[in-house]
Amino acid sequence: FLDQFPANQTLAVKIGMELFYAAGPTIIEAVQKRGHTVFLDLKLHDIPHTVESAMRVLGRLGVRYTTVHAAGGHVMLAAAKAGLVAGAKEAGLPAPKLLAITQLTSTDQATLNVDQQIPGTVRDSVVHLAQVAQASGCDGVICSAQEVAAIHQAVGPDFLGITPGIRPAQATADDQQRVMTPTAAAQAGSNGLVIGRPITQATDPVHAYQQLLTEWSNVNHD
Ligand SMILES: O=C(O)c1cc(=O)[nH]c(=O)n1[C@@H]1O[C@H](COP(=O)(O)O)[C@@H](O)[C@H]1O
Repeated sequence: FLDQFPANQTLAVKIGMELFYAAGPTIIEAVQKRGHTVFLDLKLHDIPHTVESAMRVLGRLGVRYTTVHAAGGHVMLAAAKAGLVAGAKEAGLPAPKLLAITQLTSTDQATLNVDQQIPGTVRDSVVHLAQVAQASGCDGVICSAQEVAAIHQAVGPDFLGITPGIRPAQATADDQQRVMTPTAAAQAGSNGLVIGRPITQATDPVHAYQQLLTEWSNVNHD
């Protein structure tokens, strides 16, 4: 599937839990050998010591980005960063960027207030978690494009806001709740889009990828 797409050092191929659990760490090297940059999305969330040890392993893999749940809190996030930096140093590599998931883009207001028993709006929770992530040494957050402008306002423009939940205008939202079109997400100030099914389940995935890339490129990112 991947061989249909041009290798690109700016855009990353995201390896998530499904592929990593099925294929193991060797898949990372295989993708890198084809010339792609890797975004390793394993969404770590555990006690600080476990997360630090696991991140140390991930830090040695030469990936560009990796993920952790911001809800783990300050001590866990700082431990994640320390582990990642230590692992990268051992391997003589640059440390991967650590992105903290705020509220998943599949989370809606009811999930937050009823299931998680967190009062307030999703947006306030997301902005708060972005502040925690920044204070803990993360390089950015994963959030919906609906919140990225508020995040940049709260924590400054250099903190990355990477946004999944991207759906072209006519597409179905699937299990995503907080969605935006690629153009609207770019205009809102997203630093990068995470796009899965609109490409992987398209009739012509390469055409879908190129259309999305054109939408992204047509927006001024200054
Ligand atoms: O960490 C992520 O990448 C992530 C965070 C989040 O809040 N929402 C979210 O959808 N994702 C990931 O982004 C991808 C979105 O896929 P599609 O909904 O198919 O475009 C999936 O691989 C999710 O695991």
